Amino acid sequence: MVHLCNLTLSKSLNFGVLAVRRSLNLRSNISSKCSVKSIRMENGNNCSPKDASNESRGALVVFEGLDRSGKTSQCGRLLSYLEGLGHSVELWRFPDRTTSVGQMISAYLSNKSQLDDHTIHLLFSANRWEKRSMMESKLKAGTTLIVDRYSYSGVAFSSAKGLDFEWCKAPEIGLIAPDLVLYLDIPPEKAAERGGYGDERYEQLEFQKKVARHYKLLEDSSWKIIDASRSLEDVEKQVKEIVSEYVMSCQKGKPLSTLWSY
Ligand SMILES: Nc1ncnc2c1ncn2[C@@H]1O[C@H](COP(=O)(O)OP(=O)(O)OP(=O)(O)O)[C@@H](O)[C@H]1O
Ligand SMILES: Cc1cn([C@H]2C[C@H](O)[C@@H](COP(=O)(O)O)O2)c(=O)[nH]c1=O
Repeated sequence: MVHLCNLTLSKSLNFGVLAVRRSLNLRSNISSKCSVKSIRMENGNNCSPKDASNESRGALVVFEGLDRSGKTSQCGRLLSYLEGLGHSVELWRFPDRTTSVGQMISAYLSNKSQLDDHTIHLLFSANRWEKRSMMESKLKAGTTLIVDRYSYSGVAFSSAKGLDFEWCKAPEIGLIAPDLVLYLDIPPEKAAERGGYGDERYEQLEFQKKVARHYKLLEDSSWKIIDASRSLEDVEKQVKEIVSEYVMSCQKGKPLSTLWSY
C-alpha cells in the first residue's frame, strides 16, 4: 500500500556529541533532506523512493529495556566489538541531555523541575527530532548507530503513566525506524537490585512493572528479546551473534524506513 508521508526534516540543531565517532568511514553519500512518498514496511515505512535504491548504509541498532536492565553496559561492549571489526560506528543515547531540550528533560528526571506529563512526553520526542536529520546523514554515510533508548522508551514510559497509547506514538511518526531493537528483558525486581537504582524520577519498582507491560505492546518484527538477567558476558555474546547479520544486510542496501506502521 502506498502511503504519503511528506516529511520536511528540520536542519540538525546543535549536535551535542555524545556520539563517539571512530574508525573507518567507508563511503560518503550524505543527504540530509527527505520529502516524499513512502511504501509500507514491516516495522515502518520507506523513507523515500531514493532510499529504496539498495545503497550501502550503516545500521540503526536500538537498545531498549527497563531502567538498570543493562543497556548502557551492552552498548559499550557492542561499540568495541563493531569497531574491532573495522566498522564505522557511533554510540548515541536518548534523552540526549546535552541539548537545551535535553537539559529540560534532565532537570525533570532528576526532580529539579515539574512538567505536565504531555509536555515532558513531547520534549522527549523533540529531543529525537532534533537529531533526526543527523541520524539519517550518518546512516547514509555508512556509520552504524548504536542507540541507548529510542521511541519505544518514549511510548512505554509515558503510556505507563496513563497517557493514551496512540497519542504517545503520534509524535514519533516519521522518525527513522530501527533496523534492530534489542529488548533487554529483566524482571523489574531484579533490575531494582542493581547499582544506582532509585536516583531518578522513574526508578520505582511499581512504575517499572507498568512500563514493562507497555513495552510488550510495542514489540514488532524488528525486535529481539534478550534475557538480560544473565551475566554481562552471556548477554554480550547473544547481542554480538544477533547484530552482525543486521549490519551486513544494511551494508547490502536494505532501504531506510520510518516509524510507525499501523
Ligand atoms: N548482566 C548484568 N548482570 C549484573 N549486573 C549488570 C548486568 N548488566 C548491567 N549490570 C549492572 O547494572 C547496573 C546498570 O547497568 P546499565 O547502566 O548498563 O543499565 P541501563 O539499562 O543502561 O540503566 P539505566 O536505564 O537506568 O540508565 C550497572 O551497575 C551495571 O554494572
Ligand atoms: C528516551 C526516553 C526515556 N525516558 C525515561 C526512561 C528513563 O527512566 C529515563 C532516562 O534515563 P537514562 O538513564 O538516561 O536512560 O527517561 C522516557 O520517559 N521517555 C523517553 O522518550
